Amino acid sequence: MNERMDTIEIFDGIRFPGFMHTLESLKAACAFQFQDTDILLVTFPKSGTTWMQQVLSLIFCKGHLWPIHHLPNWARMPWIEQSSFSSLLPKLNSSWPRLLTSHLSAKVLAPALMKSKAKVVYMARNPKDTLVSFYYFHRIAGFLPEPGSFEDFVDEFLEGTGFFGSWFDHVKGWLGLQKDLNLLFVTYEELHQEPRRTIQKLSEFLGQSLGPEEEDVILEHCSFSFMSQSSMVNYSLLSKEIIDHSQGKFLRKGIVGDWREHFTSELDEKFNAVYQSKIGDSGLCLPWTMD
Ligand SMILES: Nc1ncnc2c1ncn2[C@@H]1O[C@H](COP(=O)(O)OS(=O)(=O)O)[C@@H](OP(=O)(O)O)[C@H]1O
Repeated sequence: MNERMDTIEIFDGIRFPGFMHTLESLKAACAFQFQDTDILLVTFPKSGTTWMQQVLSLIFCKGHLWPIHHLPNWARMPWIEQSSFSSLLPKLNSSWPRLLTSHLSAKVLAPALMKSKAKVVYMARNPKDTLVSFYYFHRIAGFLPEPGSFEDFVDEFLEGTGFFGSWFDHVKGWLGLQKDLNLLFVTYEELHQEPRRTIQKLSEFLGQSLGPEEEDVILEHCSFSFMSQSSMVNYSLLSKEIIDHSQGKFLRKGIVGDWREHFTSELDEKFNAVYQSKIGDSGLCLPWTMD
């Protein structure tokens, strides 16, 4: 077992797994000096981060794999809050803008971000599917303490007491800054349902023009089936080795609506009541139907 596997860092009242974060790395992220040319992908965990990391890096490669095929997603677009960040930052491709990733909340990251004109891609996913994906991830990542029942996990998610804090606060915080930041909001569902249109929207936001053939190659190289076979999309947090995706662990199902296989009607009602109380009156227009 990694010696930090059972440690937890608490930062701004939020729990972070200690094997990837230290208090120093979390504080350093909040003081990070963004450049105007930086591109920051922000997500709540399990919202399609790895998928979007693949799409964004492919846009800059015009769909080609050779500039990135040797680099796992975490080295191509490192998480600014992780302890490995300071060693990865100098290795980023110097002919591109810096492509960065974060799971941090708007509250802690926005002050640093607002000092620059960096572009932010904020990706979110139906919270019920996010929750289900997160539940399984807790098992493969070896987060400790191990999650109890699925019902307990739902309670923790609704209370926002789990790792990375509250999904509701995360989405509300970042989308509340749409006017203050150069931010594009993208959902997992739209990338799933209209991948070409979503890639066009992203490339336009990033100022990268793509031809139809380049779009075709990007579509192929970011598909679930392609990424499932790629050893460079992620690596095991436990063993620090490249994950064998053919075993279907990290890229688990990659579908919209898997929550229906997991939520009882009672759990669903409980979830919808909290969703309504936290999001319903927020004025945010989110694209999911909760039933
Ligand atoms: N290409 C592609 N197409 C569709 N879905 C995809 C793709 N790549 C990753 N995924 C799914 O995204 C889920 C993992 O989310 P994250 O990458 O955000 O996880 S993490 O926060 O970086 O740990 C996880 O969702 P679930 O399958 O529902 O668990 C992955 O399967």
